[in-house]
Amino acid sequence: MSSWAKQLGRAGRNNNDNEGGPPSAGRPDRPSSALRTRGGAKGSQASGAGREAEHRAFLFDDAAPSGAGAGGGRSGGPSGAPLRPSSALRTRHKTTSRDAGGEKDAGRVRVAIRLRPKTPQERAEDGDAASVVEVVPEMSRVVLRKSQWEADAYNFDSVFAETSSQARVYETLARPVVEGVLEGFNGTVMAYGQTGTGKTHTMGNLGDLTTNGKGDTADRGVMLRAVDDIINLTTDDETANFKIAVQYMQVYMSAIKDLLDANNEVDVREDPKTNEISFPGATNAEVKTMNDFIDILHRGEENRIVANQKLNSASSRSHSVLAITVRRYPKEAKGGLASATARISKLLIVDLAGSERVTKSGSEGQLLEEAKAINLSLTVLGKCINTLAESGNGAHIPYRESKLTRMLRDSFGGSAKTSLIVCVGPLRKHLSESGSSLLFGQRALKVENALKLREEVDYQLLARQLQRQVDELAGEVERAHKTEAEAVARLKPAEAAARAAEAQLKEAGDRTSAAIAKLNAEKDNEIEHYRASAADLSSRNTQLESEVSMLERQLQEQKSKAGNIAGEKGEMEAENDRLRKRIESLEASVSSAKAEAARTADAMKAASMMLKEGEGAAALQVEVENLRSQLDVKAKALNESSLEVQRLSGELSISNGTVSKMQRELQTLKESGAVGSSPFPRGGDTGGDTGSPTSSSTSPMASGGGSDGSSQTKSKRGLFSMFKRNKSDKGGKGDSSGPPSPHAPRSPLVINAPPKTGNDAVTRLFDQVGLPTIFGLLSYDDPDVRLHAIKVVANLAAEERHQEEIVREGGLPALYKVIHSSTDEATRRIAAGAIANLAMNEGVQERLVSDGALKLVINLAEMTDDIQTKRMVAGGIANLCGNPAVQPRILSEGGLDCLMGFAEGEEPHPDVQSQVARGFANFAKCDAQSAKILVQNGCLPYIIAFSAMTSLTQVKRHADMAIAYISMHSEFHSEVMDEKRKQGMMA
Ligand SMILES: Nc1ncnc2c1ncn2[C@@H]1O[C@H](COP(=O)(O)OP(=O)(O)OP(=O)(O)O)[C@@H](O)[C@H]1O
Repeated sequence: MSSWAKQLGRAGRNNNDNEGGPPSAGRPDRPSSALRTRGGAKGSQASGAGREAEHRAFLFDDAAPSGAGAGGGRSGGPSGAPLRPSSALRTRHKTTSRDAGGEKDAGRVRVAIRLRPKTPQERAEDGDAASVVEVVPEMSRVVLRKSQWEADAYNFDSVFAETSSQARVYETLARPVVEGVLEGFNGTVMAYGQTGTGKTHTMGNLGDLTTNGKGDTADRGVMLRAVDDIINLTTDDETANFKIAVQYMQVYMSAIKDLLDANNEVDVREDPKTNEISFPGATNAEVKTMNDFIDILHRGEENRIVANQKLNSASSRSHSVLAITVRRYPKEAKGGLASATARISKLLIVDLAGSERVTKSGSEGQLLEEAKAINLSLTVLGKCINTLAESGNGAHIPYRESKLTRMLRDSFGGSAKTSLIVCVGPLRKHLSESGSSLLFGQRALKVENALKLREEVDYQLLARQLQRQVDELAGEVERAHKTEAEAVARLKPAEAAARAAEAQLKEAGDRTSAAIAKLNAEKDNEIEHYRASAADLSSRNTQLESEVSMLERQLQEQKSKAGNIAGEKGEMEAENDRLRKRIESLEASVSSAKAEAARTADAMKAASMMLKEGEGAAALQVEVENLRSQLDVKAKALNESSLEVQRLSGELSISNGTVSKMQRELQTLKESGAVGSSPFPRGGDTGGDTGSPTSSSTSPMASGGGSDGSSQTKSKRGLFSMFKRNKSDKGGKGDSSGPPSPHAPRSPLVINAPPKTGNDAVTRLFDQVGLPTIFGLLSYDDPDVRLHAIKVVANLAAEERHQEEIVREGGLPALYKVIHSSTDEATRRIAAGAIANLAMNEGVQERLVSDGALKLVINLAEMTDDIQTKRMVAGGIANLCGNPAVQPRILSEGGLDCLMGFAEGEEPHPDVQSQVARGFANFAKCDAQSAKILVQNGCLPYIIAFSAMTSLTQVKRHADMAIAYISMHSEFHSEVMDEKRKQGMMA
């Protein structure tokens, strides 16, 4: 229990001593009925009158009924009970919303009746007349003695006798409301009653304010006591802070006036959410001490309009309303700050203006208007109370019909805890008004309020607190900033140094990064370069290894070859020496034989001359025979020696060539390193070996044969003599210019063909001296010897049996040499005839072509104008034309062109034309391809032209044969015919 609650308890107990007895502990009885009278009917009537009065009692104006009427009977015992300090006193600090005191009807309006004592004047006027209002405080009962026989009894919450003290009234009726206000409930203490019945005395009596307000306080009314309690109790409260403010107003002539400032216009406003009633415009004066409040009351009283009228010189002509707002801020530990959530409650202490019957009071003018306004507002109040009593809070309550009821909206039917003091006078003349007041009180008893704690956030306080917090925090921040600034100032040099170091570090880092990047790039480039080089070197290495391997192999081979060549070279050089010596020996023999042959020839010459002169023919004949046999023997030996020399020369030439080649190869190997210091050959040229035996032997036209012509010339002199003699034997008809028979195709071209016996002589010569010797004479210095020798060869070539042997024994190179070296036409003609004779033999035709004989004679034909030479050439070509194996060479080497050239010469000779025609015929007879070659190469016009030469039988015959062969192939018919037509041979 708090200190102020204890004080209240003590105060309550002390004040009880002043009363007639302890208040009833039970709930006040409801004034359910009027006191019973002595007669039952009477009682019943009284009861009915009481109910009627109950319904009409609020009306104090002139139109209102005058009480419950006379009659009476004494009321029964008191049934009401005084209001007692509720349990709210002891649980005041509970914050939960609840009904005040936890009582079932805690919200009901408490109603007490106070009977005013008679004033001295009334006592003088009325004497000892009994009061019409009898009170039974112990029973909370009031008896209105209407007459000697009739009385109405009413129970109330409290009933105060005329002797009841101000303190008793306050403690019983007002204090519970004050307690509720301190708990957070709104509260109203209101005095109601006829004018002059002691409302102001009850509510606003200031008591003895002498000695600075500290005089006798017994007469103090509710206002001072309530404020005094509030100040004292809140001051002592350690659990909360309080703020007390006071508004002091009056409702005068339907207007609310600020008693603390007469200039203010005050309004009534109801919060639509909380239904809280406030009075905007009214001065809100803070109260901390009683003096503050007394000053306020004085100020208010000065402004209160008091009309001195005859009913009551001190009558209030307005309703005064004192609004005391109490804000309670619980002390909370949080941050040492009081909570900004305040529990706000408002205590209204209302001193109503008294109703009056204007007819009684005699008011007129302003007073009458005031009385009407007062009565009207009280009537509205009565209507509101009546409606609330009858219909409850849900019904429409006409609060808005007057300013007074608007101000009291929360007091009746609202959330306030309300106590109503109904003041009544004792005089009979006021019986009606007293009855009405009692009935008003009865109605008010039925009004139920819904008590409600009210809390609100004091935003101003909250703002101030927060501002204080902000200021404190700002101060802290400022101090922190200051501290930080000081620290920053202290750190500034270090920071600058750190920034500089950081910049340097960054710069160094950048340089390092750049250097690293550069090195990396260079490294990458180098790696790439090395990789490429490595790959290149690897490839080169592989290639070199391969080359080295190959060169090693070649070196090995060259070394082996060099060894072989060196050995062979040695052998060959030894063989060369041997051959040289042998050749020298043989050359000596040949020289000797030639000398002997020359001598023999001379002897034969002499013998011939002698024979010619007819001297001893027989003897000479013998001599000749002897010499001939000797000559044959020697010639044979010579021939053998010559052959041997030729063979050995050939071998020597071959050997020399081989040695040269070996020397070159050896030199090459030496230079290349295969032998000696260089291991590699400088080049692989092994060609251009002009000393090769093949080249020297296969090219009779280019080769000199290596033989020494001069030595041969010497050794052939003896043969020439014999040949001359043979020629003489033939009657000097050895002229080769005689044409051969043009009518013998494929027949040998007999050059100066000797008679049978002569040919036999040639054969015998052949048999005795052999072809090599005869061939040797072909290169003899003496033209005649050469001429005779070529004739011998040509005639031998005319015989098939000699032809292959001539070729085999080296006749072709000898003949080529003759054609090349000789300027004598006859010799070249006969040599061409010899080749033409050899060309008859199919066995040697390919050899002739491959050796170049064909080309040789074609060249010869181009160089000569001699008809017979041409005839020999044409004959030879004609012989070759019959061989299909050589026809392509004939074509490619100009053989056909040569024939056609002969055919169209300026003065074609029949012998030549005959050979040409024969060549075409031989060519055409082979096959279709041969015929085709002729046609395609333009030979057909010549053939057709030859065919037209009817005077030259041989020519025509060969041409016709050629046409026949060509015509055998149908594809050339038309061309033959066309050509014939072209040449006029056909129509
Ligand atoms: N209980 C009382 N004890 C002694 N004197 C009293 C008592 N009640 C009232 N009086 C006296 O009665 C007179 C009238 O009282 P009061 O002015 O309080 O009446 P009222 O109801 O306020 O009148 P009005 O409504 O006209 O203002 C005063 O002189 C007052 O001192």
